[in-house]
Amino acid sequence: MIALIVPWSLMTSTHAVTRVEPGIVHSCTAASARGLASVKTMIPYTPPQSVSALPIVDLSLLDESRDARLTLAAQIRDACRNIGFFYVRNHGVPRAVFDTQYALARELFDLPLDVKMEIAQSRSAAKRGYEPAATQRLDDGSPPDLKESFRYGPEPARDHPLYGRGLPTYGPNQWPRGKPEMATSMGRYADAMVSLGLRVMRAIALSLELRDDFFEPYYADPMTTVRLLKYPPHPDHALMNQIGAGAHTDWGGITILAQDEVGGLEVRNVDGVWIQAPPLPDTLIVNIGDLLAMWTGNRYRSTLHRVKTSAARTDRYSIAFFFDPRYDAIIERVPSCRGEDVAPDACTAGAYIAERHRATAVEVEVEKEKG
Ligand SMILES: O=C(O)CCC(=O)C(=O)O
Ligand SMILES: [Fe+2]
Repeated sequence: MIALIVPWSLMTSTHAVTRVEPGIVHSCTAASARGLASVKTMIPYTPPQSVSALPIVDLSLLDESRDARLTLAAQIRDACRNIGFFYVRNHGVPRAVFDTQYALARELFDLPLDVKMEIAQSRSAAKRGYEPAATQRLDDGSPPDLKESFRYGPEPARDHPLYGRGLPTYGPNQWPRGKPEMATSMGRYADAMVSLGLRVMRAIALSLELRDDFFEPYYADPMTTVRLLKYPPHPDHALMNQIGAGAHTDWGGITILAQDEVGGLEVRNVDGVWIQAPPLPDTLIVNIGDLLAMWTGNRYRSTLHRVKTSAARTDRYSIAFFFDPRYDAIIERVPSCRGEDVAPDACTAGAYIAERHRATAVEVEVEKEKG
């Protein structure tokens, strides 16, 4: 029998988009990822459909009967195959945890720019710290994103073999001066997200007909990032196709997103139509990243999404949690996704993530142009 390999970009879009998507990577050594990252095609902004068609799952089913767990697994399987995004309710994280985190985000972003620049992410090999507006370009053919952000996460012990080697996430956080309590308070949010992330990965393992602890070895000392995001109202001076966050896929395992009431997140569905992913009370959004798509031979979708800046005079805040496997984890197809049709992919998680950081950083490009 002749094996047919259909490029993922063709399967996910009816549009004639020439862009090569990060999720198509088969062997993601840094070199091959770099090759893909050099393809620059603007994804022009077209308004979304107003209806949200994203599925909602109830995570508390994970703790119930075998039938309930199978129901949850089937719902997640459908969501991941069809759109790669779903809402989660009954996630178990108290509302107060989010209220505190949003208050801290406001406090941090309200600091004077020079104080925030003292902890610039560009100073951090571990990719921790403050990232001013227009220093990341998530859609590589469009102008830089209008958002500003702050990244932090759990710090591994200093004698950890990956610590301090210039790898993303395995190094110290950077906290603003004069805010000694921030590290502790924000640490609670990260802890809550790690616990939730492990639960979601258990549900995803079940959805792939794997033991529920299948991913746990990959998530020992993972690459874990909380990213606070602030989006300004859409500015009059915005460039053509410049929005809050340009169209992109996420890079890693899963993303767990909390967003305030403003809205603006949009997701491209399997037909190439953009749909809104508005905030729904007491839910979080989970989406699949490129590495989980690779784990499944692209049966699970790492889907393009973007954030439109608001036409109202309101800032938007969101909190993304990127839950990615450990740096040196080799990402090969999981047993249930090893068909005869396509050769198994192999990829090192860290090389891929490091490459995406490099490819989307505007500063690096500017330095290169100079030098
Ligand atoms: O702010 C949001 O709603 C999404 C952020 C996002 O997609 C990202 O940081 O990767
Ligand atoms: Fe994203």
